[in-house]
Amino acid sequence: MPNERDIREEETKRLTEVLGVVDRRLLKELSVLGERRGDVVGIRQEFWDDVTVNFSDTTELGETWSSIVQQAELLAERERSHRVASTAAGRLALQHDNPYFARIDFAEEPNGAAERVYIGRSSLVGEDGKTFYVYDWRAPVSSLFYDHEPGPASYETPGGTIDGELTLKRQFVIRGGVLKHVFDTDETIGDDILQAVLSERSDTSMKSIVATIQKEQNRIIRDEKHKLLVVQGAAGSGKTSAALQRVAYLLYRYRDTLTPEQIVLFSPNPVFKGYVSRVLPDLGEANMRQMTFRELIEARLGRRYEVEDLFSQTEALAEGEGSPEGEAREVAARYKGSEHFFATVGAYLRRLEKEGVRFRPLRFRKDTIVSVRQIEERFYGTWGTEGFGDRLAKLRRWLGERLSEWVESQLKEKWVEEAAELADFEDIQRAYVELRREGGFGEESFDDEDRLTDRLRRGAAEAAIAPLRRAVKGFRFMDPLATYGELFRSRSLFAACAPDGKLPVGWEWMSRRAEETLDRKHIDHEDATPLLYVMEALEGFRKVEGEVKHLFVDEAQDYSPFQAAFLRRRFPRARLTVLGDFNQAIYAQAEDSGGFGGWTRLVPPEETALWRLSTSYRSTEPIVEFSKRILLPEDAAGIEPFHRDGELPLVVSCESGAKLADRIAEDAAALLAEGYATIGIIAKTAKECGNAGALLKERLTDDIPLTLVTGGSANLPRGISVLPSYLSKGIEFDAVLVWDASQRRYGRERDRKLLYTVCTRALHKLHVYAIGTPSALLGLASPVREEA
Ligand SMILES: Nc1ncnc2c1ncn2[C@@H]1O[C@H](COP(=O)(O)OP(=O)(O)OP(=O)(O)O)[C@@H](O)[C@H]1O
Repeated sequence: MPNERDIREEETKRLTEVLGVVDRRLLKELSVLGERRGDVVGIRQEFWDDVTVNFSDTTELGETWSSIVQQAELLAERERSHRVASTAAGRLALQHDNPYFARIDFAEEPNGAAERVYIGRSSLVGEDGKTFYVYDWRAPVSSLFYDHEPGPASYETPGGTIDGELTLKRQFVIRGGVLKHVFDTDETIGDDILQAVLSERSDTSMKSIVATIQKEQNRIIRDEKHKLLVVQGAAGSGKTSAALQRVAYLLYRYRDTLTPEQIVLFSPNPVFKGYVSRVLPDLGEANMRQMTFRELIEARLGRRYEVEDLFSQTEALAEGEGSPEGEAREVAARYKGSEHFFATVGAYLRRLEKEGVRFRPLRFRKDTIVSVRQIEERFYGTWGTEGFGDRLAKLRRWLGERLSEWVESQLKEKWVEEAAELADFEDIQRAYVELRREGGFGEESFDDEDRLTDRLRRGAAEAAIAPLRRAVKGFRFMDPLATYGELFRSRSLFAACAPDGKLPVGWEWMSRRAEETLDRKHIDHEDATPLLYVMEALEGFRKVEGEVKHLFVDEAQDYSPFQAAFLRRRFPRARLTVLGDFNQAIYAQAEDSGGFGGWTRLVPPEETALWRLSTSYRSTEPIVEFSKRILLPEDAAGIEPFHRDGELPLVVSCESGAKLADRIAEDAAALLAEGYATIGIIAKTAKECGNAGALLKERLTDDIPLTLVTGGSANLPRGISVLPSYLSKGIEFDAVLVWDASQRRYGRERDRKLLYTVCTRALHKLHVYAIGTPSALLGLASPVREEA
């Protein structure tokens, strides 16, 4: 057995050799980069010098055109190779800092020679194309490192399983090209190194976990068999981390056929989006597309309607609690997120093929150019048997023709005459040039003036109806909102569409509410997805979404079954990776989905994999134990802390709001001074945050960074952040201070999961403050240990 010194010596030598290779390569890439940059700048500067421009006749014009195209192609090619060289140089720079983090020795034959495999974020191959200095962590052989301890081991390759023996497993910590630690391990992934990684102070963005991926996470990252992957994982068990590593893995595995734009990650909120956006670039990959469900809604509905967001809905439901109106709204919100409602809307959409789309007339001032009756006669009468999409295309064309006819009919009208007289010089000049091109104003033409007038009038009439043309192009001759609202106007229609033929509980209230809201173009959050579904079905789902190959949904427990089914429809060809934690289901819309039912019913069971992650890595053991006790015992069972020591969470009862603010300000400042980089002060609602922020500002000195994080903020700053509970989803802080977890604020059963979510954001320290009596949900967890 070599001793520690020998190992260090051997590995230092090897590291020097590898860094030499990296440096030589880096130098080469940098010089290519310089050259390409020079080329690109040169071509851009001289673009027009090298193009022969001659517009005098058509042959010359053709030549001019092809010389421009040639120059542009040359520029594009150089820009492309500049990009390639720049990506390669970036990757090599990362490799120079930290070329690998592990080594395994693996013998395929019993007692045969073992091959040394060094594993890093990306591979490094010698000039000969055969010497593998470093294997990418995503290569099949690298799996051995994550899945096995020394002894008999095997790994999967596209060609089949390879068996053998793992004779050595070694881990390195290399920073700035210097070997800091090296040690051999006989565990799957040594607890020591994981301990060290987890004990580090957090940063404002998420880190890659590539060197310490756990076996059960590795399974999720590399799963290629299933169409749907559902991961139920405890808070802090690495769901998001595994998801991002999986994106990187897929980009590597399918590098010839999969691009980052074909992968979409649904994030819970903009803060989270910013928080995870560094992980892939740190791995040397381009980012996937990220969006929030809200953005999807806003993109289609936002311009036409005023749409309530999930957070406002959550606050409204919290405010309305206990009142009959509030309770009724809650029932409606849940129902409109259900599979029953999805099926009802689906049946309604099929019905719309035969009747019921609410059309809008084309009107100009007081004139009806095309009436609803005329549209209906065409759509459901003359073309009634054709496909919906074909009919729509026809209808669009037909409406365009009606507009043209109408323009024709108006040319002699007074208003057109007047409008034409107002034509400015440019309009007249344009009309004149057009006429000339058509042979007017020549020797043989005699009615030029009339034709010019005619053209100006036509121009004026067209300008007046331009909004109508745009409306036709944008399908605005249909009214999706009124079409959707019809479901709540007619009992018989609803019942006819419902899968069980019944009206849901609370339908009357929903009907009244629809009148109050939809008619004012105000869309409650619970109506937004159904309305979008109706709209997209009417206008056609966006084509590009069919090209998305992988859809990731994080915090999936917060999606209603309706939303899950809708996403499936919208991304029909995508494989799904769905990650969530039913213990953190904090929104009314999804409460009834009983875990992941909304998702698992989308794909046949044989194509679905359900994985569980039960070890919680984020928080210290005392914090995990404390948070677990907030949950009901049956929900807490199965959550395992990773053994990492820390202080017991603190529960502080304060006699007034002012005292609470005093105490939190004092503690937050002290924690900052101790070196905790990110401190989250989490209040229940945004309103409360505003108040908390103001109170804290008064109490903290100006040099202490304090940020109020709102729905729109995209970045999590260092220092102290004040944020509402629902925006803390998915992210973490070195220390979490819970703002007023009193019985008054978190007194109901349904606050349990919210409180759990908030407490599990803490990595190292957790303080819970309350004005008066702390929530009984906490009381279960711990008696009050301090008073202030
Ligand atoms: N294998 C690992 N190695 C190192 N750190 C890990 C590992 N797995 C998870 N972590 C760390 O644990 C923390 C929680 O991970 P992550 O945010 O991915 O969990 P999550 O399951 O998505 O949590 P939540 O549901 O609470 O949002 C992060 O700081 C992450 O870096």
